[in-house]
Amino acid sequence: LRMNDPPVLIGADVVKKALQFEKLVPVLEKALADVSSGKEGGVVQPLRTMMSLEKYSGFLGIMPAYSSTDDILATKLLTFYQQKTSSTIPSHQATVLLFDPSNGCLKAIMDGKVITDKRTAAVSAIATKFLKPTNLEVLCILGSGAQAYSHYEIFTEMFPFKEVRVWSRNRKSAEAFADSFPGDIQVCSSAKEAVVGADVIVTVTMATEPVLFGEWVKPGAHINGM
Ligand SMILES: NC(=O)C1=CN([C@@H]2O[C@H](COP(=O)(O)OP(=O)(O)OC[C@H]3O[C@@H](n4cnc5c(N)ncnc54)[C@H](O)[C@@H]3O)[C@@H](O)[C@H]2O)C=CC1
Ligand SMILES: O=C([O-])C1=[NH+]CCC1
Repeated sequence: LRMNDPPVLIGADVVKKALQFEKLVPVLEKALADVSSGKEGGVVQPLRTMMSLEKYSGFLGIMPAYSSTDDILATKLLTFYQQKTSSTIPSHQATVLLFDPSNGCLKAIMDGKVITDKRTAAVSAIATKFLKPTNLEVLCILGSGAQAYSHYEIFTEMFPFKEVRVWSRNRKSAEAFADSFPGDIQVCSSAKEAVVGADVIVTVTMATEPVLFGEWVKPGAHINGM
């Protein structure tokens, strides 16, 4: 791209093809290590701004970051709504803007929904890998929305679970989730039934009240709380 070229638009299908988990995990591991290494890691990432749209129970999030080692300047813009606004519009939508850090020119406008789904799940999987739960036999997913799908995909790709359980407040949605994958997924009637005995628990709901209680959790289990 030349300096004055308009930014390229990169849609969800292209992002999806580029973001295979086996490529994403090592890149994210490095990015997380860079963030954690302070000045040496070369990452500038101010706390995200989360703006509330009270009238609609919605939020606009602005998440800028710069990596001097990768020389990448970008920001994610995210909107999400507590109540789903329609059956076809996802509760969370996002766009990533990529800039030329040397002159501020906007280079690309990318779909950020796929990035959000895959990045979030990949970070949970990386945390699980490094925090080493005692066992990795039973995976429990609470919720059956977008993050449930991406977490299932990467967790079953990276770890040798023998059993996967899902619970959702909407049973039909949990059943549709279970039916959408070739592997066996047990649809549970309560969160407790899904959690008791699980080695890895993933909470991916929009609940504002607790859905997971400590007394259900097996000692040594690992919880990824979204
Ligand atoms: N920390 C991070 O970087 C990210 C966090 N998230 C969070 O992960 C969670 C899941 O996100 P998505 O799967 O994209 O949302 P989604 O809208 O696709 O799915 C939400 C799920 O939560 C369930 N749910 C909604 N209200 C509930 C309630 N009151 N009690 C129990 N279940 C309820 C729905 O039935 C559905 O299964 C959200 O809280 C979201 O904000 C999402 C993306 C990134
Ligand atoms: O970082 C993110 O994408 C989100 N944080 C809260 C909701 C989505």
